[in-house]
Amino acid sequence: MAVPAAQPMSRRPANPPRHTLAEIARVAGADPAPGFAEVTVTGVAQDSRLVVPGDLYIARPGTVAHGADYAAQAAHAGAVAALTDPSGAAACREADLPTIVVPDPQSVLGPLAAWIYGHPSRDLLMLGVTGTNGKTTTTFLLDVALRQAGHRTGLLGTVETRVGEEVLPSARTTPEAPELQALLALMRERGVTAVAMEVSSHALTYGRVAGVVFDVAGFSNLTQDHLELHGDLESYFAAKAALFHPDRARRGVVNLDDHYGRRLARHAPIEVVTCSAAGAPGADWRAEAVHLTSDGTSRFRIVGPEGARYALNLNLPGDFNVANALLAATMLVTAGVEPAAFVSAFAEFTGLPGRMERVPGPQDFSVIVDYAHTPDAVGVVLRSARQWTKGRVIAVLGCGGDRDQGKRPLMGQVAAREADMVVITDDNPRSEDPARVRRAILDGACAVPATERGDVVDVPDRREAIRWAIGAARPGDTVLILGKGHEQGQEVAGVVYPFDDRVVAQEVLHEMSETTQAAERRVAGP
Ligand SMILES: CC(=O)N[C@H]1[C@@H](OP(=O)(O)OP(=O)(O)OC[C@H]2O[C@@H](n3ccc(=O)[nH]c3=O)[C@H](O)[C@@H]2O)O[C@H](CO)[C@@H](O)[C@@H]1O[C@H](C)C(=O)N[C@@H](C)C(=O)N[C@H](CCC(=O)O)C(=O)O
Ligand SMILES: Nc1ncnc2c1ncn2[C@@H]1O[C@H](COP(=O)(O)OP(=O)(O)OP(=O)(O)O)[C@@H](O)[C@H]1O
Ligand SMILES: N[C@H](CCC[C@H](N)C(=O)O)C(=O)O
Repeated sequence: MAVPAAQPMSRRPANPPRHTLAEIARVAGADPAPGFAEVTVTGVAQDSRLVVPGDLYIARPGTVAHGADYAAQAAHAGAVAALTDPSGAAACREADLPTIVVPDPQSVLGPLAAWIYGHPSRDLLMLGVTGTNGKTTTTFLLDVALRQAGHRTGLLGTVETRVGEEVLPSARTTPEAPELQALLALMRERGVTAVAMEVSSHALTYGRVAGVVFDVAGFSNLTQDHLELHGDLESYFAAKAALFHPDRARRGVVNLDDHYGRRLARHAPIEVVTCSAAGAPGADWRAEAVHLTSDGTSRFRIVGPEGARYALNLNLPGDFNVANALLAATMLVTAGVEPAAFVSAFAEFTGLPGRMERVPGPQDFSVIVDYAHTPDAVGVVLRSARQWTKGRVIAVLGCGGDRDQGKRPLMGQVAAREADMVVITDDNPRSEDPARVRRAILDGACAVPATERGDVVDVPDRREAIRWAIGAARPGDTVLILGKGHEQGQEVAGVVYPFDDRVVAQEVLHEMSETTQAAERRVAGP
């Protein structure tokens, strides 16, 4: 069944603090109006669809609408007051909401949400990871190690949200400030002691993590993505670098193998610990003696200050995952976690949904689903597959609509160079014409001289593309289905149709084995 595009959900602590609107006005830097002392606020929302009774509704201007346009819906849902800018004040008052007016609601949103919920992050060990690629993998590794070290954990990121044992769906990589602070308050209420979370550049740009000071912030890498929001790489870098500021983090851990990482390590105004999976001699923590196996695991040693050295085993393929594990380990050591915890937790970790996930089956070639959706990630996973593949590397990929247009030809280019066969198909077209998105990828692929590239084919329908790639595979080949990883839907024009690359690949493999068996039965006769 098709459903509208996912909306974030609102989870609240069972016993939220209570505040008068007069107190809130003072915290927001506004004068309390008569009557504000009689209004009691127990929560906060910046989206009318997430309001619960007792909330303060933050009506802020956005790129599509002004939140004040939804003030009546917020009041109907039980909002007891509003906070807005001068242009939203009339609409909020018309909705009968006592209204606080500030010049820029967005800038008070994070700190105010943190204050309303009693600064939950101050009672939690907060580890935040930013970077273009590797955030989800690194946070999952942090999570297993923190649990091994005896913490009750919370996890916030692209794949899922966890509050102790409860698993909730994630609509975003990083939730908006009101949802984030409510989740952190819920975690604290349920005895969580440590949180591993992804911090997207959107979160930093929109102030979603204002109100949190991370104990340790980690930086994985920065390559092209999200220029639809940031404009250019320099601004994208500036957005990420903002996490490494005393207002946002106490200490940073930075990957020195990345060009922007080296800049960040030089200029960040907080204490920085460095790491290098390539073994850069100047790094505080280094990976050495890296041994990648053909069955998708790795063994290596990490070496740190004062003779510290630990042997690590990882059930994740590729040198890029060595870099993720090193970043996680360095963050954990910097946070004071016993190394024994990550040594055993990493060895037992068996992988995460939609990241280099093998599709099981009796076939004599490999089928792998991965979330590579940037030029760098596509190159990294295809090169890594090349190392263990005896036959050909076949890639299926598309690009999301309403996202960075500049990365499309680059993804086509790198896929054409690194794979023997590229099947270009639809990802999440969202509001865009899917043919236009594929055209851009195809143009990039075809710009590679014919002698330097694999075969390139355009198969618009994603199921057909997967069928095409699996149908073309021969013994010893690897088919990599890229870009959608753990996603369970395909978003087309505001509607999400059920679609899971792993399920589709399994169905295709099943169909094919049925067809082969039927053909064998025919040959064998009755
Ligand atoms: C580019 C971006 O991030 N935009 C976010 C931003 O939109 P906006 O400022 O334009 O807001 P708007 O849609 O004009 O709405 C204005 C106000 O009206 C409110 N509203 C709107 C409709 C309604 O019915 N009721 C209501 O109250 C909105 O909540 C908002 O407060 O604020 C909105 C409200 O919270 C978000 O929904 C919206 O995220 C959009 C949906 C989005 O897709 N964001 C993605 C790109 C994103 O954040 N991705 C990163 C991942 C990046 C990575 O891979 O690293 C993430 O962290 O998930
Ligand atoms: N350290 C890395 N360097 C380059 N590519 C990586 C790295 N780690 C993972 N990847 C690739 O990027 C993809 C996404 O990885 P992951 O989900 O860990 O990153 P992410 O930063 O959370 O991405 P997003 O925020 O968009 O979900 C993986 O499926 C893999 O293809
Ligand atoms: N967090 C990324 C995920 C992209 C995944 C890809 N399937 C797409 O839709 O572009 C984004 O929102 O840009």
